[in-house]
Amino acid sequence: MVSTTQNMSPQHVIDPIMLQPSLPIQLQFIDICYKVKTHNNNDNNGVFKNMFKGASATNDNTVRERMILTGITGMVNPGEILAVLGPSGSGKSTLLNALAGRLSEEGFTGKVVANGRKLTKSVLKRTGFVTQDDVLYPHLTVRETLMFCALLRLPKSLSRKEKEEIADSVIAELGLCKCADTIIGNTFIRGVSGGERKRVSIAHEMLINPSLLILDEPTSGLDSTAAHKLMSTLGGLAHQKGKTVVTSVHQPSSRVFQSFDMVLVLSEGRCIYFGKGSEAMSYFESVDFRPCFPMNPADFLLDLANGTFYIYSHVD
Ligand SMILES: Nc1ncnc2c1ncn2[C@@H]1O[C@H](COP(=O)(O)OP(=O)(O)OP(=O)(O)O)[C@@H](O)[C@H]1O
Repeated sequence: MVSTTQNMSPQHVIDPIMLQPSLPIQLQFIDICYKVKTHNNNDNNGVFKNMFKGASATNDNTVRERMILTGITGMVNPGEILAVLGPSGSGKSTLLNALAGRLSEEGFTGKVVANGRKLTKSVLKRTGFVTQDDVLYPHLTVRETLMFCALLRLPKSLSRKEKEEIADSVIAELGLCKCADTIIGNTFIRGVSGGERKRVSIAHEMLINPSLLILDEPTSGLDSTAAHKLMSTLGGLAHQKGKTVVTSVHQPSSRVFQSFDMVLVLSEGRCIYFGKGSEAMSYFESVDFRPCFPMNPADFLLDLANGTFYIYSHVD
Protein backbone atom coordinates (compact mmCIF):
# COMPACT_ATOMS: atom_id res chain seq x y z
CA MET A 1 0.00 0.00 0.00
CA VAL A 2 2.78 2.40 0.81
CA SER A 3 6.30 2.88 -0.44
CA THR A 4 8.95 1.10 1.56
CA THR A 5 11.95 2.75 3.16
CA GLN A 6 14.39 0.67 1.09
CA ASN A 7 15.25 3.39 -1.44
CA MET A 8 15.52 6.23 1.00
CA SER A 9 18.68 7.99 1.99
CA PRO A 10 19.57 7.86 5.72
CA GLN A 11 18.28 11.38 6.37
CA HIS A 12 14.94 10.24 4.96
CA VAL A 13 14.62 7.20 7.18
CA ILE A 14 11.40 7.77 9.05
CA ASP A 15 9.53 5.54 11.37
CA PRO A 16 5.90 6.57 11.12
CA ILE A 17 3.11 4.12 11.69
CA MET A 18 2.34 4.17 7.95
CA LEU A 19 5.64 2.66 6.96
CA GLN A 20 5.64 -0.09 9.52
CA PRO A 21 4.30 -3.42 8.38
CA SER A 22 0.80 -3.99 9.67
CA LEU A 23 1.11 -5.78 13.05
CA PRO A 24 -1.18 -8.83 12.92
CA ILE A 25 -3.83 -8.62 15.62
CA GLN A 26 -5.74 -11.54 17.08
CA LEU A 27 -8.75 -10.15 18.89
CA GLN A 28 -10.41 -12.08 21.69
CA PHE A 29 -13.42 -11.02 23.69
CA ILE A 30 -14.43 -12.90 26.77
CA ASP A 31 -17.75 -12.77 28.58
CA ILE A 32 -18.63 -9.25 27.44
CA CYS A 33 -21.57 -7.81 29.36
CA TYR A 34 -22.90 -4.30 29.14
CA LYS A 35 -25.76 -2.78 31.03
CA VAL A 36 -27.17 0.72 31.05
CA LYS A 37 -29.30 2.59 33.53
CA THR A 38 -32.61 3.77 32.24
CA HIS A 39 -34.50 6.48 34.07
CA ASN A 40 -38.19 6.22 34.41
CA ASN A 41 -38.61 9.84 35.44
CA ASN A 42 -41.64 12.00 35.06
CA ASP A 43 -39.90 15.22 34.11
CA ASN A 44 -40.96 15.10 30.48
CA ASN A 45 -43.23 12.12 30.02
CA GLY A 46 -44.93 12.84 33.30
CA VAL A 47 -46.60 15.95 31.92
CA PHE A 48 -48.37 13.84 29.36
CA LYS A 49 -48.99 10.92 31.72
CA ASN A 50 -50.53 13.24 34.27
CA MET A 51 -52.78 14.76 31.62
CA PHE A 52 -54.27 11.34 30.98
CA LYS A 53 -54.03 9.81 34.45
CA GLY A 54 -55.18 12.89 36.30
CA ALA A 55 -53.60 14.57 39.30
CA SER A 56 -53.47 11.32 41.23
CA ALA A 57 -50.60 10.00 39.09
CA THR A 58 -47.59 9.18 41.26
CA ASN A 59 -44.06 10.32 40.55
CA ASP A 60 -42.17 7.26 39.25
CA ASN A 61 -38.50 8.22 39.42
CA THR A 62 -37.08 4.72 39.41
CA VAL A 63 -33.75 3.86 37.83
CA ARG A 64 -33.71 0.53 36.06
CA GLU A 65 -30.87 -1.50 34.66
CA ARG A 66 -31.07 -2.90 31.18
CA MET A 67 -28.74 -5.58 29.87
CA ILE A 68 -27.63 -4.69 26.35
CA LEU A 69 -25.02 -7.47 26.00
CA THR A 70 -24.86 -10.68 28.00
CA GLY A 71 -21.83 -12.97 28.10
CA ILE A 72 -20.50 -12.54 24.56
CA THR A 73 -17.35 -14.55 23.89
CA GLY A 74 -15.48 -15.01 20.64
CA MET A 75 -12.30 -14.50 18.70
CA VAL A 76 -11.08 -13.35 15.30
CA ASN A 77 -7.66 -13.94 13.77
CA PRO A 78 -5.59 -11.78 11.43
CA GLY A 79 -6.67 -12.43 7.85
CA GLU A 80 -10.27 -13.20 8.85
CA ILE A 81 -13.59 -11.41 8.61
CA LEU A 82 -15.90 -11.76 11.59
CA ALA A 83 -19.47 -10.74 10.77
CA VAL A 84 -21.81 -9.75 13.59
CA LEU A 85 -25.40 -10.45 12.58
CA GLY A 86 -28.62 -9.81 14.41
CA PRO A 87 -31.91 -7.97 14.18
CA SER A 88 -32.15 -4.25 14.77
CA GLY A 89 -31.54 -3.47 18.45
CA SER A 90 -29.86 -6.82 19.17
CA GLY A 91 -26.63 -5.08 20.28
CA LYS A 92 -24.38 -5.21 17.19
CA SER A 93 -23.16 -1.59 17.39
CA THR A 94 -22.70 -1.87 21.15
CA LEU A 95 -20.55 -4.96 20.71
CA LEU A 96 -18.42 -3.27 18.03
CA ASN A 97 -17.93 -0.29 20.34
CA ALA A 98 -16.90 -2.67 23.12
CA LEU A 99 -14.35 -4.35 20.84
CA ALA A 100 -12.90 -0.97 19.90
CA GLY A 101 -12.56 0.04 23.56
CA ARG A 102 -15.17 2.76 23.06
CA LEU A 103 -17.67 1.85 25.79
CA SER A 104 -17.69 3.62 29.11
CA GLU A 105 -16.40 1.44 31.94
CA GLU A 106 -19.58 1.93 33.89
CA GLY A 107 -21.80 -1.04 33.22
CA PHE A 108 -19.14 -2.85 31.20
CA THR A 109 -17.62 -6.14 32.29
CA GLY A 110 -15.59 -8.77 30.48
CA LYS A 111 -12.27 -8.69 28.70
CA VAL A 112 -11.19 -7.57 25.25
CA VAL A 113 -7.65 -8.62 24.44
CA ALA A 114 -5.44 -8.13 21.41
CA ASN A 115 -2.66 -10.71 20.99
CA GLY A 116 -3.32 -11.86 24.55
CA ARG A 117 -2.96 -8.40 26.12
CA LYS A 118 -5.38 -5.70 27.24
CA LEU A 119 -6.17 -3.11 24.58
CA THR A 120 -3.23 -0.73 24.71
CA LYS A 121 -2.93 2.72 23.14
CA SER A 122 -0.72 1.28 20.43
CA VAL A 123 -3.39 -1.30 19.50
CA LEU A 124 -6.08 1.39 19.50
CA LYS A 125 -3.85 3.50 17.22
CA ARG A 126 -3.86 0.57 14.85
CA THR A 127 -7.62 0.22 14.97
CA GLY A 128 -9.80 1.79 12.30
CA PHE A 129 -13.46 2.29 13.15
CA VAL A 130 -15.98 2.99 10.39
CA THR A 131 -19.21 4.24 11.93
CA GLN A 132 -22.71 3.88 10.52
CA ASP A 133 -23.13 7.59 9.97
CA ASP A 134 -20.15 9.03 8.19
CA VAL A 135 -19.40 12.73 8.41
CA LEU A 136 -17.88 13.84 5.13
CA TYR A 137 -17.70 17.32 3.63
CA PRO A 138 -20.11 17.37 0.69
CA HIS A 139 -18.17 19.97 -1.32
CA LEU A 140 -14.80 18.20 -1.28
CA THR A 141 -13.83 15.68 -3.91
CA VAL A 142 -12.83 12.15 -2.92
CA ARG A 143 -9.14 12.99 -3.37
CA GLU A 144 -9.46 16.26 -1.43
CA THR A 145 -11.29 14.45 1.37
CA LEU A 146 -8.57 11.84 1.75
CA MET A 147 -5.77 14.34 1.29
CA PHE A 148 -7.29 16.54 4.01
CA CYS A 149 -7.57 13.52 6.28
CA ALA A 150 -4.00 12.40 5.48
CA LEU A 151 -2.66 15.86 6.38
CA LEU A 152 -4.51 15.75 9.70
CA ARG A 153 -3.98 12.14 10.73
CA LEU A 154 -0.60 11.12 9.42
CA PRO A 155 2.54 11.84 11.43
CA LYS A 156 4.22 15.24 11.08
CA SER A 157 7.44 13.44 10.17
CA LEU A 158 5.99 12.65 6.74
CA SER A 159 6.31 15.23 4.01
CA ARG A 160 3.27 16.56 2.18
CA LYS A 161 4.32 14.57 -0.89
CA GLU A 162 4.51 11.32 1.09
CA LYS A 163 1.08 11.98 2.54
CA GLU A 164 -0.25 12.58 -0.97
CA GLU A 165 1.26 9.29 -2.09
CA ILE A 166 -0.37 7.47 0.79
CA ALA A 167 -3.75 9.06 0.01
CA ASP A 168 -3.36 8.05 -3.66
CA SER A 169 -2.45 4.47 -2.79
CA VAL A 170 -5.49 4.18 -0.53
CA ILE A 171 -7.68 5.62 -3.30
CA ALA A 172 -6.37 2.90 -5.63
CA GLU A 173 -6.73 0.16 -3.01
CA LEU A 174 -10.36 1.02 -2.34
CA GLY A 175 -11.20 1.21 -6.06
CA LEU A 176 -11.90 4.94 -5.95
CA CYS A 177 -9.73 6.07 -8.89
CA LYS A 178 -12.70 6.58 -11.21
CA CYS A 179 -14.42 8.97 -8.82
CA ALA A 180 -11.33 10.56 -7.22
CA ASP A 181 -12.23 13.97 -8.66
CA THR A 182 -15.97 13.74 -8.00
CA ILE A 183 -17.37 15.66 -5.05
CA ILE A 184 -18.81 13.70 -2.12
CA GLY A 185 -22.20 15.44 -2.36
CA ASN A 186 -25.26 15.06 -0.19
CA THR A 187 -29.05 14.99 -0.47
CA PHE A 188 -29.06 18.32 -2.32
CA ILE A 189 -25.86 18.14 -4.36
CA ARG A 190 -25.27 15.13 -6.57
CA GLY A 191 -21.96 13.47 -5.75
CA VAL A 192 -20.49 9.98 -5.49
CA SER A 193 -22.72 6.90 -5.29
CA GLY A 194 -23.71 5.30 -1.98
CA GLY A 195 -21.19 2.49 -2.46
CA GLU A 196 -18.40 4.93 -3.29
CA ARG A 197 -19.28 7.01 -0.24
CA LYS A 198 -18.91 3.93 1.98
CA ARG A 199 -15.55 3.23 0.36
CA VAL A 200 -14.43 6.78 1.13
CA SER A 201 -15.31 6.22 4.81
CA ILE A 202 -13.29 3.00 4.79
CA ALA A 203 -10.41 4.73 2.95
CA HIS A 204 -10.48 7.39 5.69
CA GLU A 205 -9.60 4.66 8.21
CA MET A 206 -7.23 2.82 5.88
CA LEU A 207 -4.99 5.91 5.76
CA ILE A 208 -3.60 4.99 9.17
CA ASN A 209 -2.79 1.47 7.92
CA PRO A 210 -4.87 -0.25 10.63
CA SER A 211 -4.27 -3.84 11.67
CA LEU A 212 -7.80 -4.11 13.01
CA LEU A 213 -10.68 -2.67 11.03
CA ILE A 214 -14.10 -2.46 12.67
CA LEU A 215 -17.08 -1.46 10.56
CA ASP A 216 -20.63 -0.75 11.63
CA GLU A 217 -23.02 -1.81 8.86
CA PRO A 218 -20.86 -0.77 5.89
CA THR A 219 -23.31 -2.30 3.42
CA SER A 220 -26.47 -0.61 4.70
CA GLY A 221 -28.29 1.22 1.94
CA LEU A 222 -26.38 -0.58 -0.83
CA ASP A 223 -27.91 -2.87 -3.44
CA SER A 224 -26.76 -6.48 -3.32
CA THR A 225 -24.17 -6.05 -6.11
CA ALA A 226 -22.59 -2.99 -4.48
CA ALA A 227 -22.71 -4.74 -1.08
CA HIS A 228 -20.96 -7.77 -2.57
CA LYS A 229 -18.29 -5.59 -4.20
CA LEU A 230 -17.65 -3.79 -0.94
CA MET A 231 -17.40 -7.06 0.98
CA SER A 232 -14.95 -8.36 -1.66
CA THR A 233 -12.80 -5.31 -1.00
CA LEU A 234 -12.94 -6.01 2.74
CA GLY A 235 -12.17 -9.66 1.97
CA GLY A 236 -9.04 -8.50 0.09
CA LEU A 237 -7.95 -6.40 3.06
CA ALA A 238 -8.35 -9.40 5.36
CA HIS A 239 -7.20 -12.29 3.20
CA GLN A 240 -4.43 -10.58 1.24
CA LYS A 241 -3.27 -7.86 3.61
CA GLY A 242 -3.69 -9.86 6.82
CA LYS A 243 -5.98 -7.30 8.48
CA THR A 244 -8.40 -8.42 11.15
CA VAL A 245 -11.86 -7.30 10.05
CA VAL A 246 -14.95 -7.16 12.27
CA THR A 247 -18.13 -5.92 10.67
CA SER A 248 -21.79 -5.80 11.54
CA VAL A 249 -24.16 -6.55 8.70
CA HIS A 250 -27.88 -6.11 8.79
CA GLN A 251 -29.19 -8.38 6.07
CA PRO A 252 -26.46 -9.96 3.97
CA SER A 253 -27.26 -11.75 0.72
CA SER A 254 -26.14 -15.38 0.50
CA ARG A 255 -23.22 -14.26 -1.69
CA VAL A 256 -22.09 -11.77 0.93
CA PHE A 257 -22.63 -14.35 3.69
CA GLN A 258 -20.17 -16.68 1.94
CA SER A 259 -17.42 -14.11 2.33
CA PHE A 260 -17.57 -14.27 6.13
CA ASP A 261 -14.97 -16.46 7.79
CA MET A 262 -16.54 -16.25 11.24
CA VAL A 263 -20.06 -15.33 12.21
CA LEU A 264 -21.52 -14.19 15.52
CA VAL A 265 -25.31 -14.01 15.73
CA LEU A 266 -26.90 -11.84 18.39
CA SER A 267 -30.42 -12.07 19.68
CA GLU A 268 -31.46 -9.53 22.32
CA GLY A 269 -27.85 -9.07 23.39
CA ARG A 270 -27.12 -12.80 23.67
CA CYS A 271 -25.01 -14.88 21.32
CA ILE A 272 -26.95 -17.70 19.66
CA TYR A 273 -24.12 -18.75 17.35
CA PHE A 274 -20.41 -18.11 17.14
CA GLY A 275 -18.33 -20.12 14.70
CA LYS A 276 -17.39 -20.51 11.07
CA GLY A 277 -19.92 -19.04 8.65
CA SER A 278 -19.69 -22.19 6.53
CA GLU A 279 -20.68 -24.37 9.50
CA ALA A 280 -23.63 -22.34 10.80
CA MET A 281 -26.32 -24.26 8.92
CA SER A 282 -24.93 -27.68 9.81
CA TYR A 283 -24.71 -26.64 13.46
CA PHE A 284 -28.39 -25.68 13.59
CA GLU A 285 -29.29 -28.82 11.65
CA SER A 286 -27.48 -30.85 14.31
CA VAL A 287 -29.77 -29.35 16.94
CA ASP A 288 -32.82 -29.99 14.72
CA PHE A 289 -33.36 -26.51 13.36
CA ARG A 290 -33.43 -26.61 9.60
CA PRO A 291 -35.27 -24.56 7.00
CA CYS A 292 -38.15 -26.27 5.18
CA PHE A 293 -36.83 -24.97 1.86
CA PRO A 294 -33.41 -23.85 0.57
CA MET A 295 -32.78 -20.35 1.80
CA ASN A 296 -30.09 -17.75 2.40
CA PRO A 297 -28.27 -18.85 5.58
CA ALA A 298 -28.24 -15.23 6.78
CA ASP A 299 -32.05 -15.01 6.52
CA PHE A 300 -32.35 -18.30 8.41
CA LEU A 301 -30.04 -17.08 11.19
CA LEU A 302 -31.85 -13.75 11.44
CA ASP A 303 -35.22 -15.51 11.67
CA LEU A 304 -33.82 -17.66 14.47
CA ALA A 305 -32.45 -14.55 16.21
CA ASN A 306 -35.89 -12.95 15.86
CA GLY A 307 -37.48 -16.01 17.44
CA THR A 308 -39.45 -16.96 14.34
CA PHE A 309 -38.07 -20.51 14.24
CA TYR A 310 -41.54 -22.02 14.36
CA ILE A 311 -41.53 -21.97 10.57
CA TYR A 312 -38.66 -24.46 10.55
CA SER A 313 -38.84 -28.15 11.16
CA HIS A 314 -37.84 -28.67 14.76
CA VAL A 315 -38.09 -32.13 16.25
CA ASP A 316 -38.61 -32.13 20.04
N1 LIG B 1 -26.41 4.07 26.26
C1 LIG B 1 -27.58 3.44 26.06
N2 LIG B 1 -28.66 3.74 26.83
C2 LIG B 1 -29.83 3.11 26.65
N3 LIG B 1 -30.04 2.16 25.73
C3 LIG B 1 -29.01 1.83 24.93
C4 LIG B 1 -27.74 2.45 25.05
N4 LIG B 1 -26.92 1.92 24.14
C5 LIG B 1 -27.64 1.01 23.46
N5 LIG B 1 -28.90 0.96 23.93
C6 LIG B 1 -29.99 0.08 23.48
O1 LIG B 1 -29.41 -1.19 23.30
C7 LIG B 1 -30.00 -1.88 22.21
C8 LIG B 1 -28.92 -2.32 21.25
O2 LIG B 1 -28.45 -1.18 20.54
P1 LIG B 1 -27.45 -1.30 19.32
O3 LIG B 1 -27.34 0.05 18.70
O4 LIG B 1 -26.21 -1.94 19.80
O5 LIG B 1 -28.26 -2.29 18.37
P2 LIG B 1 -27.98 -2.72 16.86
O6 LIG B 1 -28.12 -4.19 16.81
O7 LIG B 1 -26.71 -2.12 16.39
O8 LIG B 1 -29.20 -2.02 16.13
P3 LIG B 1 -29.32 -1.46 14.60
O9 LIG B 1 -29.13 -2.63 13.70
O10 LIG B 1 -30.72 -0.92 14.55
O11 LIG B 1 -28.27 -0.40 14.44
C9 LIG B 1 -31.01 -0.92 21.61
O12 LIG B 1 -32.28 -1.27 22.08
C10 LIG B 1 -30.56 0.44 22.12
O13 LIG B 1 -31.67 1.29 22.25
